[in-house]
Amino acid sequence: MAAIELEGLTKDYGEVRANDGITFAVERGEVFGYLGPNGAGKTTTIRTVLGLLSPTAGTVRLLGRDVTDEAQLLEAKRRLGYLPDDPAFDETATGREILDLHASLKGDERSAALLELFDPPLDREIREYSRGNVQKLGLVTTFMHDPDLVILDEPTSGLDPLLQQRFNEFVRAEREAGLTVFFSSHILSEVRKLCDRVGIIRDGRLVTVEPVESLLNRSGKFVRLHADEPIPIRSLEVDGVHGLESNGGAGPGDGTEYVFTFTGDINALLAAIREYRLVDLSIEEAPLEDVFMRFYGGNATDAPTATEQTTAGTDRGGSGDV
Ligand SMILES: Nc1ncnc2c1ncn2[C@@H]1O[C@H](COP(=O)(O)OP(=O)(O)OP(=O)(O)O)[C@@H](O)[C@H]1O
Repeated sequence: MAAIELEGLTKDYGEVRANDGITFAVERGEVFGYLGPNGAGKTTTIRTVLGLLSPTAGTVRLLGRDVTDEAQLLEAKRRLGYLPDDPAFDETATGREILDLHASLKGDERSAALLELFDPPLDREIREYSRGNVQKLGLVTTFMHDPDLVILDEPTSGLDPLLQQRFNEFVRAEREAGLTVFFSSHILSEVRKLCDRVGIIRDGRLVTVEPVESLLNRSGKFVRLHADEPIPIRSLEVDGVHGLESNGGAGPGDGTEYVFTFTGDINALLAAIREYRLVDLSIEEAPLEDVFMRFYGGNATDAPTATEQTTAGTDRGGSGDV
């Protein structure tokens, strides 16, 4: 039995179709990243999975239970931890009171250990909390009853880089211990570090579900080479060269530095440039942003050839966000 199963999930808000026939399953023991830009429909899926919204069409099962059945939903929620995108705690309560309330409702197997990692100021009232402290308290309440499955909506928003790293290490350790994690994000680097598989949503539709590794393999390598004299473009027209750009010369094609994405056989590439004297060569894993550009920035199956791209600008983003 999968931890979460969606079958043809459709959700309309009046005229707006926020989720359109979404089908996928989150398997037990995996970390599944749900990726998409703002407004793609991630929160809508999560709120439907939690039974907070009812589907317009389709079915949703959470830990094997039908979320539209009140009793079954309650059963599933006992073994679930949920961190909303904007946790709303009672503003007049202190952090400690929130934890006590949560312990009485769902149990408390591990808040002491969690508070060593994420340490919100427990004696302060929530209205005095910063965004980061709210997020830390949210993480403690999500995990303190030792759930089997956690659903996290943009979990690292508001956390500083040190805490983000601590969160990543924590999630990896939890996964090793058998926890299932479903989390949404628009931050590619986060997903890459944590996930086994990703689902990508765009305009309410699922674009792909696949292992992070296969996304990376398909995205190929990022190659940067520097020769001590211009390399004729035809020498670089090797199968698998995409987005070729040359820099450093007076005009297109007469520079001595070349960058491109490469999805072909690296030996064929090396053979093609063997006769030229190189000053430098680097071959790195392509940024996940490149893969996303295929989903969001154009036709994924219609990659331009090397010559078409020789003078074109790059669409490689550097921010790490979708
Ligand atoms: N209550 C609502 N009423 C009407 N439209 C809504 C409502 N909630 C969301 N929407 C619309 O549904 C679409 C999907 O929104 P959703 O919040 O699920 O996206 P998201 O991927 O979670 O975005 P974000 O990353 O910004 O949280 C958007 O077009 C949004 O404007």
